[in-house]
Amino acid sequence: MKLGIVGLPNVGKSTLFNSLTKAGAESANYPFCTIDPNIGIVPVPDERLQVLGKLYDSEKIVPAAIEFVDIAGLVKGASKGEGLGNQFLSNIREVDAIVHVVRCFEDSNIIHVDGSIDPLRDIETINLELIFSDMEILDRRIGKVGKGAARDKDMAKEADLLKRLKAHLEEGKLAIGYETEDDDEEAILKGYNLLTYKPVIYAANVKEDDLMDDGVNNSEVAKVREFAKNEGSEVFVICAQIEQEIAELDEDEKKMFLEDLGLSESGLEKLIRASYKLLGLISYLTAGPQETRAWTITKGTKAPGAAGKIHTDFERGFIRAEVVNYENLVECGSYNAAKDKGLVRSEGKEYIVQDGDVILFRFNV
Ligand SMILES: Nc1ncnc2c1ncn2[C@@H]1O[C@H](COP(=O)(O)OP(=O)(O)OP(=O)(O)O)[C@@H](O)[C@H]1O
Ligand SMILES: [Mg+2]
Repeated sequence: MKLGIVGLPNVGKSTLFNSLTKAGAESANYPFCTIDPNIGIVPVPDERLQVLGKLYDSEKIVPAAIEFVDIAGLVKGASKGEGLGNQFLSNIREVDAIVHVVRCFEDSNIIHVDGSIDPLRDIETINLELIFSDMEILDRRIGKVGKGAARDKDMAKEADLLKRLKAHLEEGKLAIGYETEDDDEEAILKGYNLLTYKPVIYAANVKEDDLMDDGVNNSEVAKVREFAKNEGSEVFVICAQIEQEIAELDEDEKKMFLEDLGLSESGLEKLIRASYKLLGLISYLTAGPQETRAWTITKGTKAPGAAGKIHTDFERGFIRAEVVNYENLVECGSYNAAKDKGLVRSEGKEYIVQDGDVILFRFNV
């Protein structure tokens, strides 16, 4: 499961990526400095882990993690091979969701490929390239399915969907906003792996001054918020440059720095958590003297599947899961106290694991 950081050249993608991963990927003030996509593993901030770790006196705390990919800047005409065009588009095709960085900061020293600050124009430029690329896929499919449609009912059905979908994209709309008529159509649409079917978060990259009030006084940010609202996407205000500086600090320094800015947590942390959610991921927790750990599962995963994240034996020999909700456990102060109060449940194979479940698996191999 990974997210791609997408946007025009020189809008702050690598700076954001660096602060996410502290990987020190090259970031510099000239377009196209990122050529190979950089991949970074990023821990997901989760304050529950510290609390549980204390409760269990755990030696180690292991957070959940997601992958981010720093993708090179897209320009107008990318879908026709402009810039480093198609190569970048194929990098985007491999990710599960998109963080779309839009430049909302003025700085005459930092070149904007289109000459001025206009995030809505920039978003449209990127989205159109993604749409063009998707249309090529649809056209190819239309060619294939069209031939069989006269003989084959399924193909006829798909041809009909393709026609409607193409008209939707031609209006400049993203595939993710397309309302399919039934689950079959949804499944077919999913199978195309379209770029514009991937969920998106917008990261409005602002100057340091705009951080304190979350970009409220930045009119460009306001436009991005309005746009995203209509699209049903979320917006996070970040200052990539400051985030990169914060990422170099240790925990205490970081806290002080954020307090000075009047913030309780960095925009980056919010963005990471939202990205995790965007991928449809949740965490269940395990705790003990050795380690307290968050395990990543997709929403809707049943207990044996969740157990399999720890070890395949846990899944194969699954007997039951002893589950207590995180809040209940913390309120009671210990596992045994929670058990005495009847808050530890014994769940079977059909149990759908919830975010924040603290679990002990019983298995036999
Ligand atoms: N919020 C910000 N305020 C001021 N300067 C910024 C901000 N975010 C990024 N920058 C600066 O903008 C320049 C371009 O950043 P970066 O290299 O991250 O862009 P990019 O989107 O990765 O570009 P490319 O597509 O060429 O790889 C850098 O000099 C960076 O320091
Ligand atoms: Mg870059």
